[in-house]
Amino acid sequence: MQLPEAFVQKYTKLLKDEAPAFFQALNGEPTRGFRVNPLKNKIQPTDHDTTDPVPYCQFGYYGAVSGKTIDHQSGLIYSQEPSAMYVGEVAHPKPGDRVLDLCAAPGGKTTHLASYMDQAGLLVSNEINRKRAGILAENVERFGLQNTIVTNESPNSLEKHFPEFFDVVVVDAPCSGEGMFRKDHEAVQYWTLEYPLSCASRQRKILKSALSMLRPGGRLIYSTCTFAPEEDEQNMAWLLQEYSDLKLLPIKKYPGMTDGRPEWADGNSELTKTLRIFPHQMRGEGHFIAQLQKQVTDSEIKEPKPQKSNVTRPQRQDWHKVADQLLSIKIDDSRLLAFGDHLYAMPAGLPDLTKLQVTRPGVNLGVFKKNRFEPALPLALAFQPKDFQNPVSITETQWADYVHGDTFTISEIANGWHVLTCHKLTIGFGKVVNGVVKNFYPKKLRFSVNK
Ligand SMILES: C[S@@+](CC[C@H](N)C(=O)[O-])C[C@H]1O[C@@H](n2cnc3c(N)ncnc32)[C@H](O)[C@@H]1O
Repeated sequence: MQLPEAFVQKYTKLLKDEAPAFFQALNGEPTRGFRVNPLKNKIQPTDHDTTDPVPYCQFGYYGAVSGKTIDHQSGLIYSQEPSAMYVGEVAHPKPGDRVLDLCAAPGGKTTHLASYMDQAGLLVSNEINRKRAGILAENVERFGLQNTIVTNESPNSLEKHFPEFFDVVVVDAPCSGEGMFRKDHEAVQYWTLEYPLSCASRQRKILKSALSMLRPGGRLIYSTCTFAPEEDEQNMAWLLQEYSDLKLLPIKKYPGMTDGRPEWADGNSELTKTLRIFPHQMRGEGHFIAQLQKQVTDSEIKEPKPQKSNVTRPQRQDWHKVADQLLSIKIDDSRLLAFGDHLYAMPAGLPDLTKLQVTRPGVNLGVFKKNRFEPALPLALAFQPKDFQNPVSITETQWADYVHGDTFTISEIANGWHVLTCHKLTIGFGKVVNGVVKNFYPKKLRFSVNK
């Protein structure tokens, strides 16, 4: 890879003796990794090797992900570059927290944050770009998240809806992406000496909005996948100067992780509490992480009004006709939300969504057709086999037929809707008609597997 001359000069000056090792690492192979989803009943992957754990992430492993596998299709694993895994680990929300992932697509941090929340509390996963918000929603659904909504707003407009609302806000900022150079050689083409400065100014705007949504006493996690001090230490120095109610919290540093560099900003020694991951010092592409806390105040915060269920009686009846024979758990009627022709289960405690651009207001339970209700894939993925009545376990060959969109035969199974499972993981719905499993796997997700 040919690094820009100005980049080489900049980092030679900043890194001094370390610079040759840094440039050499940038010319090496990227490190791959994945996380295992603890919300899938603590099942271990069968198609991926878990003998090489990432030491600083309880769900993380080194290794590449194969997309056309049961592990991946069922949402048991999520592909993520290992150094990015430390962001979620630092944020580490608790079940019951209100969490905002402000720049969330394609969903690496969101799925990781949700892994600690055990389906309890509220995770608002926001993405400004509409197309990317769609991809984010697909990943949230694959991961089976019950407590997560996906919104498609700019930080500036989102802040009007959630003043001082969140316990934890994650800003995984759009950045100059110098830590992506090894994985994506095209990223090098976009780089100019001025690029980090323009990214830094956009990041400051995002941070302002993020802070207005953070409750007093709450934590803000800021991260980038770039090495540029303008976007890293200098932005944190700016925050500390601008907001007297903010302080940096220390972050545990594992071997290879280093302190942020005050000398690359205004010299404030507090900046050593921030963290850097460089690819010449550990197995990972590189990251910057800072953790800040907003001072507690005794000002009273107004609670937003809750989102009310809006389903009609006929809709509720259609849903229950299917749900009562399909599910062994109960989804409370107060959580049902009709959104277009789809029915969703909202997370508990969801504030009013009026005037918000929402991509996914909860678990997509299914779609209303004329006088009937058809369950949707996200409902299958969001729950365990035990949460369904009469789950049908299928073979790997039948799974390959299913994800390809084919029907297959099955004996001694009652007619009607059934959740299908493979390797003890829910993988979708099928409608059994006289021993034939009709295929409802969404067309846009279908793929071929070599049997
Ligand atoms: C580094 S990526 C996020 C990666 C994601 N957190 C993950 O772990 O998968 C940054 C995201 O910020 C979004 N973005 C771009 N401009 C933005 C802006 N002005 N405000 C908020 N988000 C923005 C991008 O579309 C992109 O999806």
